Amino acid sequence: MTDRLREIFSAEQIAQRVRELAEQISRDYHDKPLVIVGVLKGAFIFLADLVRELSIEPTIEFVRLSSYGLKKESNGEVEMILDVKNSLEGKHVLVVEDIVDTGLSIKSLSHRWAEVGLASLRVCTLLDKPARRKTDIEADYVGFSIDDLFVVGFGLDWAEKYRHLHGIYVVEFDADE
Ligand SMILES: O=P(O)(O)OC[C@H]1O[C@H](OP(=O)(O)OP(=O)(O)O)[C@H](O)[C@@H]1O
Ligand code: HPA
Ligand SMILES: [Mg+2]
Repeated sequence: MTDRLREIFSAEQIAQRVRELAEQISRDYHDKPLVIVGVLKGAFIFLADLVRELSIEPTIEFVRLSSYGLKKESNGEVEMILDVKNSLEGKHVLVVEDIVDTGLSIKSLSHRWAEVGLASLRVCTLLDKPARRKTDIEADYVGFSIDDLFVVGFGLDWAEKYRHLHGIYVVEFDADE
């Protein structure tokens, strides 16, 4: 079966928004060292574009979380598959996500890091889906706010497909999926 994809943000629209976010972040962190922590896998394209637009020099780490697997719904349990190697104690951390949906992934990171003692923690996400939130998490930098729709492309997958697409698309599923 071929999935139907409907574009909601083009590569050009995303690039413009990424430049604006990078400007804002560069301004906010011009006087403090920044550690960017990308959340794999979804954030890999957004992070790569974002860091190349910054006018500051961040260090970059990654964690890998997973809760959606092959499904369209979070299973409610966020698994950490890869942790940062270097301690984040005393660091100004900006988490970079492709999407904040229920907020459970970000919540699990903030819980985990509460004991580490960061200097500060902020969240930058390309997409925000506030209608589905199950936690009190708010992102500090948001590319686009979207309705309650399952989206793919620009790093985001459905069952590991479509991460490579240049734009962002709504997947129009058949009723039985
Ligand atoms: O706010 P939440 O409901 O927690 O959803 C957001 C998270 O879910 C997705 O990751 P996923 O578990 O699909 O892993 P992936 O990035 O490897 O695709 C997405 O990339 C975010 O990290
Ligand atoms: O809409 C989405 N698309 C892909 N992955 C996701 N993870 C949470 N929400 C989404
Ligand atoms: Mg996924």
